[in-house]
Order: sequence, then structure tokens, then C-alpha cells
Amino acid sequence: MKMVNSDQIKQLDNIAMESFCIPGIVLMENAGICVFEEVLKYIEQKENKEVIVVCGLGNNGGDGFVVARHLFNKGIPVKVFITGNPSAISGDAKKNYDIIQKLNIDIQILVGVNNLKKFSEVVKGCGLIVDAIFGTGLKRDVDGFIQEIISIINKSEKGIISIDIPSGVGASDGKVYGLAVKADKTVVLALPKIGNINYPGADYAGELIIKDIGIPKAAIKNMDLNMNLITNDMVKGILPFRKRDTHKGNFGKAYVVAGSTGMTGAAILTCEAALRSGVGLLKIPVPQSLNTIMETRLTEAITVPLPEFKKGVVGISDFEKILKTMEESNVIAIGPGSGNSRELEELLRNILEHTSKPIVLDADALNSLANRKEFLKLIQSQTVMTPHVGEMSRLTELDIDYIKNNRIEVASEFSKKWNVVIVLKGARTVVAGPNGEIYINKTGNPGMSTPGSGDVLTGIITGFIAQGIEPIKAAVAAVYVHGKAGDLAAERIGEYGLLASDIIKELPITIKHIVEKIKINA
Ligand SMILES: NC(=O)C1=CN([C@@H]2O[C@H](COP(=O)(O)OP(=O)(O)OC[C@H]3O[C@@H](n4cnc5c(N)ncnc54)[C@H](OP(=O)(O)O)[C@@H]3O)[C@@H](O)[C@H]2O)[C@@H](O)CC1
Ligand SMILES: [K+]
Repeated sequence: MKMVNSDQIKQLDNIAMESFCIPGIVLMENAGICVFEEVLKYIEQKENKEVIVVCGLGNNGGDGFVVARHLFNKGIPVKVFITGNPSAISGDAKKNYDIIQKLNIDIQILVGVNNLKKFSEVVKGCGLIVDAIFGTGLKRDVDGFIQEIISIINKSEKGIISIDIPSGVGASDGKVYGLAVKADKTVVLALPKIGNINYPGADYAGELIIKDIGIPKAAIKNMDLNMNLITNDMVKGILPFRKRDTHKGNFGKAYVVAGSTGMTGAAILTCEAALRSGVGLLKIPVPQSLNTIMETRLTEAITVPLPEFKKGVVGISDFEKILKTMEESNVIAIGPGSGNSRELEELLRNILEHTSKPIVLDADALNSLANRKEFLKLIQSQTVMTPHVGEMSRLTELDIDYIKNNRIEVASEFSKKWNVVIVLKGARTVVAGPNGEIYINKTGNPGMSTPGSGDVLTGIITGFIAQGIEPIKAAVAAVYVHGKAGDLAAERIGEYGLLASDIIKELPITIKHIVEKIKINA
């Protein structure tokens, strides 16, 4: 599903109005009705059905006036509060304001401290608050008076439904501009805004309900939007159909360079995740001294024992052999638990120099690249890099806080500069491709911040690429599946004790559910 920033939704709105002749007031009506329907669902189950609609002076407030009108027409008690002088209301919002005035709906203007006290009292008596103060037009910090209004709303302990985006959250970045409404539900109009998905704003949205307000699909197509929210349907479309008449040779071969003394677990998790993602054959080169443990743990993989220069580390001691097995594979993964060593750096250089196969670079492979930035030039397209913020900081030499605040931009710029797919991990993992395409993932939970979780992701990406999926699509599908499996694991056993191996256990059922389009509750 496409995602937009505040300028893009405005542009889309204009295309719908100018190129498709859909009057703005029709879109506002549709928007208001979508929210009205959610309000009805909410108050149906409640004894106290009184609704307060708090409206700003822009079009988000205009949507609020439409909601109030429909509630009034349905005989539901409704009061409208306006957060400033109504003489500033214009356009479609003004038309809807005029209508509710004519209908004699209870409208109160919120200016001055006394009014705030009254507002506070009315809030105590209501059943639900509709937040229509600011939508995508918020561009600066919320002023003090409106912060007080938001504070009363947040402290009310009433149900709160925000229109489009919780007021106070920036639509283009998800930042909180001073103070924001903490909603139970947000009815998102037309397309998700970045601020609905990115943190910290995402924490304010509650349940997201995305509603079609009648903007034509052709208008959305015309816009050439580069930002996408990863959805179940998108991933279903990416995962390959499995023919009945088949054998393991049809599902690809993966070669995983991972693990070293003390970190065999990372290799095991990566390989198991790749196998559980459907790869047909998996080979792992292992230092001779670790072969027994790998063979014991990895029943379904083939180990390739190698002589070791440095004990417990795979190096280039037998590159001929590595090259041969590597070239028989469809994809190579390098890095999980490989350890930081000169041996790994040299092996990485040789692999990058000698193959044009898709490569997934994670963990110590990323650290090797950060140590030897000259190797970045050797990277070919078809490469996926999966840094977390710390690894991204080492690769780019950018400050960690800067990266945290500019995740999309940093991932996208790096991707374009080095012609690689970047999977910048974290809450709302960003997948960025060299053509400027961006995918944001909403699945996953804090329980997945656990050792080995990243190794599992690398395994899934590797498993999908092995099955013939284009690297960027494999990364998109993998981050979604990884998060969904983690959500399922959290639902079963909670977030506290969730281990990376629990994510792997849920992979087969998660993939089955996505492919068969069964709704997973997590
Ligand atoms: N796009 C679509 O398809 C459709 C969009 N629709 C709806 O329109 C919404 C966007 O409407 P919008 O552009 O009028 O902006 P909105 O969020 O109401 O805010 C602007 C107002 O707030 C004010 N203001 C801003 N910051 C402020 C601050 N910090 N402190 C105080 N004031 C501040 C600003 O004042 P100004 O900056 O002009 O002084 C102006 O008065 C969108 O979210 C959706 O709900 C639907 O109706 C139909 C289809
Ligand atoms: K709002």
C-alpha cells in the first residue's frame, strides 16, 4: 500500500479535484462518513453515547463538522468545540461549519481559560471524543493553548478517535510537535501517512483504520509514489507459488557463511530460519573444529568443514573449495556470528570479487565493511545489507541519534550511493532500494529485541532469495514474515521470554497464513 507525506496527500487531493473533477466537499463528506461509521461502532457498545467533536480551523476540523452532522441526524447527543476563532474557517470546512450552525448543533468556541474549565467539565460527562484539531496541515509546534486542550483530552480517560492522524503528530515524519492526542483509534483517510506508521507518532495512533474516501486509484498511480507500507497482500504476491510436481532442487540453494567459536548459535539460527523459509538445499562452510556441533544441531543442512588458520573462524584458507560451493548456490549470506577478524575481511573481499550471485551481508560482514570501507566499491547490485542503527552508524559514520531521527533518508541515500538494498532494522524496519523505493514494515514487537533475532531475519531473506525472489522483494517479504512470526510467538508466550528460536518455530505457520490469506490475530 502506498504511503504519503503531507505534501503528497495535498497533491493527491488536488489531482482528485482537478483531473478527476471530484469536488473537495465530496471527499470531505466521504471522510466524515468514514469516521462517523467508526464512531457509531464505538458508541454502540457504550452506555454513555454523548460525543464531543473537537475541531480545528482547517479541513481536519471540516471533517469533524461532517461527523457531528451525521451524529446529530442520527439523534446521537453531540457537542462541537472549536479551538479558535471560527472566522478563520474557510473553503469546504466553512460550508460544513455553516451547515451545523443552521442545524443548531451545540457549538462552543474554545478561547480563554474559563472556556477551558468548561471544556474540561463537558469532557467529564461524555462517552467519546473525536479529535479533529489538526490533520496533515500541522507544520509547527502546537501552541500552548491548544496543548492545554490536548492535555485535557488525554487525561479524560474517555474513548478517543482521531481523524487522519492524532493532532500534534507530524504527518511527514511522525514527530510529536509539542504535545499530541493519544488516540484509541485513528481513522486514516485515503492512504497512510508516514506519521501514522513512524515512531514516536505511531504510538499515539492506537488502532489504525485505513479508509477509502473516493480518491481514484488512477490518481494514486499518477503520483508515482515511492513509499510503501508492507501489507499481507503485497507479501502474498511476492512469495512463490509451490507447484505440486516438484523436488527440493526447485527451491534453490543457499550458502551461509556464519558462526565462529562462541557464536555457533548465530549460524544455527540463520540456517534454521532459511530452511524454515523454504530453501531447498543449504550448505554451511564451518571451521573443522566446529563441524561436530554444527552437524549435531543442523540436521537438515550440509556442513562443509574447512581447515582453519585461526581456530574457530572461517577464513580464506580453502577459497577454491568455498568458491566452488558458492557458485553452485543461488545466494550467499555472510556475517552472523562470524566474528571480527582479518580472516573474515579477506574472505569477504574474495567473495565480493569473485561472485555476481545475490549476497546478504549482516552483522560481522557489515563490521568488516565498516573497517574496510574500500570494499564497499566491490559490492554489486543484488546485494542486501541488513544493518541495525549501530551498524549503520559505523558504515556511514553518522551519529546514531541522527540515524534514528532520519531512518528513511539515511537508508535510502546509502542504498542509492552503493546500489544495494538496505534493510535498516528496528521498530518499523525500513527497506530501501537503489531506485529510491522505500518499504516500511509494521509487523513485530519489542519482544523481538532479543539475541539472534537479526540472524533469523538474515536467514529468511536468504531463504527467499534462494527460491528465486528478487533481492529487494525478498527483503520486503522477509521483514514482514519475521515480524508476523514474532507477533504470533508473542501472542502465544508473551514478549518477555521470547527467544529468536521461538520466531523460527512460528515461520511455517506464518507463511502458510500469509499464502492462504488467513487472518492472524497477532
Ligand atoms: N487530503 C485529502 O484527501 C483530504 C483531506 N481532508 C482533511 O484535511 C486535512 C488537512 O487539512 P488542512 O490542510 O486544512 O490542514 P489541517 O490539518 O486541518 O490544519 C490546518 C489548520 O491548522 C492550523 N495550524 C497548523 N499548525 C498549527 C499549530 N501548530 N498551532 C495552531 N494552529 C495550527 C492552520 O493554521 P495556519 O497555519 O493556516 O495559520 C490551519 O488552520 C486532512 O488531515 C484531512 O483530515 C479531508 O477533508 C478530505 C480529503
Ligand atoms: K486529528
